[in-house]
Amino acid sequence: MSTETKCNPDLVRERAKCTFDVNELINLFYGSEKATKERRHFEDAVLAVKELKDAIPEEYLSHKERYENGVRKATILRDVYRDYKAKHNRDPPPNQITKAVIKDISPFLLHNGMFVPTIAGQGTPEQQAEWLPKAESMQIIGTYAQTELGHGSFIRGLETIATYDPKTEEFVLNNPTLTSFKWWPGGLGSTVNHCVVVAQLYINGKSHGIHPFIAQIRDLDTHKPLPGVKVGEIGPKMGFQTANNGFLGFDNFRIPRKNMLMKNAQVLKDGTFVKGINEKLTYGTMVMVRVGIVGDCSFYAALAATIAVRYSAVRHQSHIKASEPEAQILDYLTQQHKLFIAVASSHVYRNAYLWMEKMYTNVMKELSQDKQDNLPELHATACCLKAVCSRDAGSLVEECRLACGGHGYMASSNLPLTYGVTIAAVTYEGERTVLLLQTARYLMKAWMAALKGKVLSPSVSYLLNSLKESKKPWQNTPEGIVKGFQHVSFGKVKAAYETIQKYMKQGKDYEDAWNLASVQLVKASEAHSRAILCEVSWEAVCSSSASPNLSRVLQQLAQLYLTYWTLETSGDLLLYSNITKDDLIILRDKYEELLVAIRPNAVGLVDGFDLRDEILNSTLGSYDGRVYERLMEEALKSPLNQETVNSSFHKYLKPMMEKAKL
Ligand SMILES: CCCCCCCC/C=C\CCCCCCCCC/C=C/C(=O)SCCNC(=O)CCNC(=O)[C@H](O)C(C)(C)COP(=O)(O)OP(=O)(O)OC[C@H]1O[C@@H](n2cnc3c(N)ncnc32)[C@H](O)[C@@H]1OP(=O)(O)O
Ligand SMILES: Cc1cc2nc3c(=O)[nH]c(=O)nc-3n(C[C@H](O)[C@H](O)[C@H](O)COP(=O)(O)OP(=O)(O)OC[C@H]3O[C@@H](n4cnc5c(N)ncnc54)[C@H](O)[C@@H]3O)c2cc1C
Repeated sequence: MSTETKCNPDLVRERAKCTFDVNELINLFYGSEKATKERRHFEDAVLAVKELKDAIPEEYLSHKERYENGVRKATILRDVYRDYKAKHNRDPPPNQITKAVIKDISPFLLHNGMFVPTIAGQGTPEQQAEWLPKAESMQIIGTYAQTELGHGSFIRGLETIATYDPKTEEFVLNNPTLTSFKWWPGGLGSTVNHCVVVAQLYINGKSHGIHPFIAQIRDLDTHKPLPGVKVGEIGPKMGFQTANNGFLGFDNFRIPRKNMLMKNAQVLKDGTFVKGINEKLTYGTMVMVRVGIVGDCSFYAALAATIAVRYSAVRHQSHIKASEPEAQILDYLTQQHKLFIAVASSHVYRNAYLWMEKMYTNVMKELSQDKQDNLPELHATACCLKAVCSRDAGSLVEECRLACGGHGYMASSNLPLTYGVTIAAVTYEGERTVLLLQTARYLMKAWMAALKGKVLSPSVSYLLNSLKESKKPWQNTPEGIVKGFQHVSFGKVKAAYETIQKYMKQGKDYEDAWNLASVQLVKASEAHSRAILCEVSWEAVCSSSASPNLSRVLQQLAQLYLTYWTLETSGDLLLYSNITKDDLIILRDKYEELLVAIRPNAVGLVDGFDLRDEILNSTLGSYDGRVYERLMEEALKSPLNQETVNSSFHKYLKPMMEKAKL
């Protein structure tokens, strides 16, 4: 029997309506037919491992059990990765199968995501040769320990100290205050035995700024903390329950000189400090991860959209016309308004990620040739896109959850957990406002350069164009809308700059003027991000190799994104572009037409994300649409349903009722 015949009939009908080839979309989204095949093949291999299946839903486990189960599965998953690599002589293809296995966040996330990359990016060839083979083969397990109780955003203010002792050629690590304790690093709680510790370097009483050091913190055999190390777990959070975030403090803990990662700056045996060409290169891993987070946002938006769109096709409630049967809730335009923007945004973030990945790769290549000219642009762009995409993705996931009504509130929908994980990215790897202010620094510099008529980097060159060109009449085309967002960014950058100047003319120094203008600066960065997201995604769609049928739908999605944000930010456009009220009315109508045009393809579009049921892990979103059956099946797994009468009846309820009779 085919999967289709077992499916909910609404979903079967939806799939029959689709106007494009879903497999073509899948291949386009993931790069090629070969990439799809390899990814699916790897996912099959992982899912074939029986031990990776959970007996009962994670939510019924205690905090400790959940962690232990997470570690158990992470180690099995690690074996599957290793075997794949041994068999195919290459890493497994990019995939999201960890979601199907760990469900929440792997206790190895920081090992793979930041510990290994920091050694690779910040270590000398000798250090890489020493640490990478051990780390990559999991002989050692590590994390990235930067944030402290007292400081996360302002990393120059970190208080962990590494004092060089030339007599023994060692660094002495100390956490002199409570606020200097490392706090947050994933896996630190009970999993890792090593970490990259970011600490203030002191030589002969002189501070030389923050640098990364490798410290072994637990014994490799017993896993006990080494003498001089105080380490533990920080407790339950809004999400990330299995990430095993921890705290760490050192008391005169010695590590050899070679444990300072010295690709950028060095400490020689005699204690001579050799400065790197750019001290900000020490922040390199964060830049890489910020790029990766834009890709993660695409995944989380796709996951939530798949669940909510499929559910909305299956769910019937109320009538659009009294004479007709109860409508699929997906037929309500308000529902389409809530959901289709999540589908469209996933594509936008994916294209933005691919664009950023190229920029990142180019800059890394240039840095390897000692060319740093494009590093500021990379940093500024990664900061603002990470900030805007993560916040938007969080809101989209929450909107999808709300769009599922009461059932969206069930843990088994997987939407609450997905929200907790998605929204964390607004804070980690650089808090949103703080990162937007980093981009604003860059925009202010670009603006000053534009005023002097200098050539600007590609991502901000529109500032110069907007300055040179007089504003042209608004055009209600995608290209016209992209230009409009550039005008908004231009206007906000100019206004923020002029506000700083105004305060300075009033006698304020630059820093105070900056702070007084900072709400505007953040908004300028947001507008700059929106202009990039619109331009990059529209260009990607126009240059795609898709067939006419698919291309039409992808263009509709991209136009939906542009139109949605035009309407959402119409006040800004009225202020800073030549858009008129009449243009906005036309766009409002166009937006509604787009929703109606996308509607028949809604299920096909989310099928095109190719997220299998095990990854969705949702009663509401599975391919076959057996929503109500799954809700009941999951409810029956509750431990409270494994007994007819719970002991609390005899202990508390009955005595209470008896007392009430007296
Ligand atoms: C082919 C590969 C392509 C890439 C593909 C990527 C694949 C990705 C793989 C995986 C992705 C997913 C991985 C999963 C891991 C998830 C981890 C989740 C767990 C979370 C971990 C963490 O949170 S770790 C801790 C993160 N912490 C932060 O982010 C702290 C934020 N704060 C800062 O970064 C800095 O303090 C701040 C930048 C805010 C300020 O620094 P400061 O030294 O005070 O600098 P400032 O005076 O403000 O500016 C001076 C000057 O320097 C410039 N600058 C700052 N930072 C950088 C930088 N990183 N690079 C370059 N330049 C920088 C700044 O702009 C200033 O310039 P000027 O204005 O003076 O010119
Ligand atoms: C789930 C999760 C996982 C994490 N994993 C790790 C990890 O593995 N390793 C690690 O080292 N860290 C980790 N972190 C820590 C994370 O990187 C920091 O929490 C993050 O960088 C924000 O720093 P903060 O907590 O100091 O926020 P704060 O800076 O204290 O932010 C609080 C408020 O102050 C505002 N603010 C701060 N500075 C400024 C400023 N200059 N201008 C304007 N406003 C400002 C912010 O906008 C925010 O509103 C993790 C955090 C989370 C939530």
